[in-house]
Amino acid sequence: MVVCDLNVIDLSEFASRKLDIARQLLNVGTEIEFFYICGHGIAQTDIDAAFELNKGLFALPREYKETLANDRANKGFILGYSAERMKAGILREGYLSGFDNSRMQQIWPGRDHPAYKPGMVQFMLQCHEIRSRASGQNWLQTRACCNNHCPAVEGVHLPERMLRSIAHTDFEILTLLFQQVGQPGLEVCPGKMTTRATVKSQGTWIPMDPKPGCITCNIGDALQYLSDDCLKSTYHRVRTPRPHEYKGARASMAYFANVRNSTVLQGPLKKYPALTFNNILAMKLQAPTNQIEQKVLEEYSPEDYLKYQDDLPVGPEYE
Ligand SMILES: O=C(O)CCC(=O)C(=O)O
Ligand SMILES: [Fe+2]
Repeated sequence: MVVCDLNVIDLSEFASRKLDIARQLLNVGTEIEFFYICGHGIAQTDIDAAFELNKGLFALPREYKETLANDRANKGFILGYSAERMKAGILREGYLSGFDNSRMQQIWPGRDHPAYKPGMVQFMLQCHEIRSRASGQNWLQTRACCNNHCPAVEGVHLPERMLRSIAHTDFEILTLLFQQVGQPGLEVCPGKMTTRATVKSQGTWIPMDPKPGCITCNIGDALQYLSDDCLKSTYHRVRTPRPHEYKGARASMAYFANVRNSTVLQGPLKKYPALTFNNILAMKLQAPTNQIEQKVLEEYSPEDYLKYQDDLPVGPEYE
């Protein structure tokens, strides 16, 4: 069951409440895994504006959006636009925006949506400001923001167990997930013993509906590694609406905070070897533990994928 408001952490008055907030974060991180933060300092009007920018982007013609894909043409895990998952029968299109670099410059929507680039960069900078508080770390880099759009399914026949987003864990340290009130669907499968096998056979899925004024947070694989499995990277998915539920479009923005690829990670208990994030990712991709990793492998060799990861633009250093 959803744990009422015990899993909402207030980040306000951060400087004077730092220890208290750290304790609460450790508690939710170890016990509940997915949680919400409020008092994060991003105005609702700014969040709404970022959602509006994405609404404008996804409303552009499909042929145009497909030109905003990176050079590996529309595969979905690297920067830019992807509807690949829609083609695969998964009802979602996305645009992965990063900070500016030569590759991003080729795939920002240009004169068809000139407000998009400055607006999204500004929004990511705002996320960048809060992510170090929520993670308790000040060495994280912004890597990317995955802007998701699930079209309306009114009148669409949905086969049973169809998903808008397949079950997966996130690769990075921490995800700040912006959802919109009135657009449910996100579910998590917590539990320290949850694995790719158990998530399929006996996983209990718990709704993580949007909460007004809150950002949904989840721990990524890299933080699980760094915490010797004390903090769990939780499986999550987005389900399609049930017969009597809202069937309109659903939007979300997942802002990923991560370390540099060359940063060496090892937990205090040294349960795992000291490895760079890149090496950890390579290992995971060689022995995929979830469906997204599996899909990466269907389209890239691990070396290929990591080469592109290396080229992801990083945000400003946070002092
Ligand atoms: O759309 C959602 O609520 C979840 C998105 C997500 O899990 C992701 O982009 O990694
Ligand atoms: Fe995710």
